[in-house]
Amino acid sequence: MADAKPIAMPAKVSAKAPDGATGVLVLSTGDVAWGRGFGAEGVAVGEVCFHTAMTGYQEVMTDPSFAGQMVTFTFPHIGNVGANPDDLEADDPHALGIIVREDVTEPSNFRSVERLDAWMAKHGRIGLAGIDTRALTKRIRVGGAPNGVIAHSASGDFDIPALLEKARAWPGLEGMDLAKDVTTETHYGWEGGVWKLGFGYGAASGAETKPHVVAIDYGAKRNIYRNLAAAGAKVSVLPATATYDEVMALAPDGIFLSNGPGDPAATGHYAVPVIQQLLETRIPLFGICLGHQLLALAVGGRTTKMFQGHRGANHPVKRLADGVVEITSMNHGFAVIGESLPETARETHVSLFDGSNAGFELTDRPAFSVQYHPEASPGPQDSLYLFEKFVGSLKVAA
Ligand SMILES: NC(=O)CC[C@H](N)C(=O)O
Repeated sequence: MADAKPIAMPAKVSAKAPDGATGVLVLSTGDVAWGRGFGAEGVAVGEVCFHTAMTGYQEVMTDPSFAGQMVTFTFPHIGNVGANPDDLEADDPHALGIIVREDVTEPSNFRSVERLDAWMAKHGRIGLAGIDTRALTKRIRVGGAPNGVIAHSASGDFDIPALLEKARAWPGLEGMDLAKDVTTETHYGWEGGVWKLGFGYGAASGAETKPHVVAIDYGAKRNIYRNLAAAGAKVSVLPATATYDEVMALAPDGIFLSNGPGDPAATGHYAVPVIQQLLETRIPLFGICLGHQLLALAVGGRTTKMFQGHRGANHPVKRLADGVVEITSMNHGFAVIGESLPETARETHVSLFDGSNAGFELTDRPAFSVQYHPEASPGPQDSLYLFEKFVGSLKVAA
């Protein structure tokens, strides 16, 4: 159905399903957008956000930071390069579902092994096509990221008042600790390096003596571990609730705080005291996204829920030390309040979209972090140097 028209939004709650509608988005505001469902049938409730990347939908969907959210892609053609077993940032998708403009078509790509909708059905994820994603994105930009429900029913039966009730009853991401839902259950050692065309995923760096990085997994993307390994580190991964003693028992040369979903303040209840103790050891520490926000909280800073968030693969960030602009991959709905950072934290990066904090380093401890995703996947690779900077700063304990 390449010429299928989008179904205009918003309709109001009383609207009946138009002919051919097999999917619907119901916002907690009472707005309803009808479309065509694909992937798994069912209902999902969460925050509706938008993502502006033109590529990398599988990596976006499997990024555990998207737990509790459904993603509206502003790029209209999603699914046309199919699905493959390599572009995964976790075993399963974590985004609750996706909202797209065009129907999923037959894949055309040498890496594809199945259709996107088939892959989503297998993993229980709902898709909604035929939505005027421009109108929805404008709405989010004007009104903020709303809570909502997406539903897919092949028979076209929807109980709209019940779906609206569900959207309204959902408490919202603020105050939600989701890291504990998506973290690893057990401690494990990471194997493997980065992906190269014609070679697939390579081995980790061949260096014989490797600094040992202990990563706390709040919902990590795999490409972070691949890049730490490629930069020469041996990587061990611990659950989000790891204690100070559990981290130190592994004799880390460096400590990594991962990205992850939910509200940093909620996860901070158990993560911050551990990070504060770890900072006392003066072992070098690096944080990304949720890890960045948790480091800020650990030094007395504050975070806030953003109005619409930053999600895309072309977000410009200024590196304050030399004025260089890095084009970055971003995915966050909370932000560190730059002014809340203590004097011992020097802001290193700012977003050129809205001036929000995008990185800082401590002046009294060997610790730094960034709000954006230097590991890309998807997105530009301008910021890969941060992995080398971190791993290069580590000394292997004698
Ligand atoms: N990618 C991330 O780590 C996201 C961090 C946090 N959950 C936020 O939305 O801001």
